[in-house]
Order: sequence, then structure tokens, then C-alpha cells
Amino acid sequence: MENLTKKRENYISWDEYFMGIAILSSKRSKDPNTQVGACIVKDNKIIGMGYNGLPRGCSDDSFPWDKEGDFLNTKYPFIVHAELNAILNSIKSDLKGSKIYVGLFPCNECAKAIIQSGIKEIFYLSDKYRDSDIFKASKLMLDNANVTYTQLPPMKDIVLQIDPDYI
Ligand SMILES: O=c1[nH]c(=O)n([C@H]2C[C@H](O)[C@@H](COP(=O)(O)O)O2)cc1CO
Ligand SMILES: [Zn+2]
Repeated sequence: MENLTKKRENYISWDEYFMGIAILSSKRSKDPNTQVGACIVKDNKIIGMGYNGLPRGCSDDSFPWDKEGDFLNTKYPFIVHAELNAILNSIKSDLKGSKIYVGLFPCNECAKAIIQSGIKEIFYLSDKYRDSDIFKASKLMLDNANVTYTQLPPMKDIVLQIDPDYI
């Protein structure tokens, strides 16, 4: 029988909590190939969230989602990356000393925005584009600017499922 007199022990860690929220945010993304979410945290409080998508007011149905073809016929010139959205949407203007949780290692443009906004720690899950020069440039800048980056384990057992008894 369940012991209701003692503290629960199988609660999720802060890292799992914030990364879980980043991944939940990524579920809003319309990108058919890669969905990225980001969550900015200061003093264990969430101060910004974002996912990869078109700029506000640009219709998800009017722009291309293709990966290949003429540049203007692909998604790449149009998408705002999750990290930049989280920075731009943050509720505090001062992000100095904060952390960012993000599903995918930040690209060079996001690394610039992270550094300039004062974020000091990055936690990420996937580094699937590590061999590309964009990510090598990103790491060069982050290392120089003393922004740390740490890969978190995949958190395979966290499933969002609402127990029918809960309602
Ligand atoms: O740092 C990032 N943050 C971010 O939100 N993205 C987004 C842009 C695209 O919508 C998608 C990458 O698409 P793809 O893997 O098909 O190239 O992820 C991509 C990166 C890394 O390039
Ligand atoms: Zn980026």
C-alpha cells in the first residue's frame, strides 16, 4: 500500500523539470523535421520560453517548410530559433547569470544572442549537427565567452500522461 506519511522520493530533478518544459514547448513547433524548445531559468524560476517557428504574424501556411531547394523556398530564412524566441519573449530584460535549457545545441546565431544577453550556462540534449561548421563556430564563441554547455541524459522515462483518477 502507498505510504502517505513520508515525502515522495521519485520526484523529478530541477534539470529534468526545466528540460521537460523545454521539450513540452517544442511540441508547439510546426517544423516537420526538427522541433526545438527552450526554457530560460534564473534562481530556479522560469523567465523565458520559446520554440522554433515563424515570426509573429507570419502565417504557418504561407511559408515553406522544405529543407532543400532555392534558399527562399526553404524554411531557413524565415524560422526564429527556439533560443532566440525564448530570449525575445523573456519576462525579464536582465538575463545576466541565467541558464538556458534547450533540446538542440545552439547554432552560431543563437550562441551570439545567448552570450550578448548574459546567459551563462546551457543545458542541451541533442548535438546532432556537431560536425557542421556552424556548431564549431558556436562552441568557439561560447568557450571564449565562458558560457558553459552541458549535455543532459535523454530522460526517457518522463511521460506526460494524466491519470483518469486525477480528474
Ligand atoms: O539552435 C537551433 N535552434 C532551433 O530552433 N533550430 C530550428 C531551426 C529549424 O526550424 C530546425 C532545424 O531544422 P532541420 O533539422 O530540418 O535543419 O530547428 C535549429 C537550431 C540549430 O540549427
Ligand atoms: Zn539557432
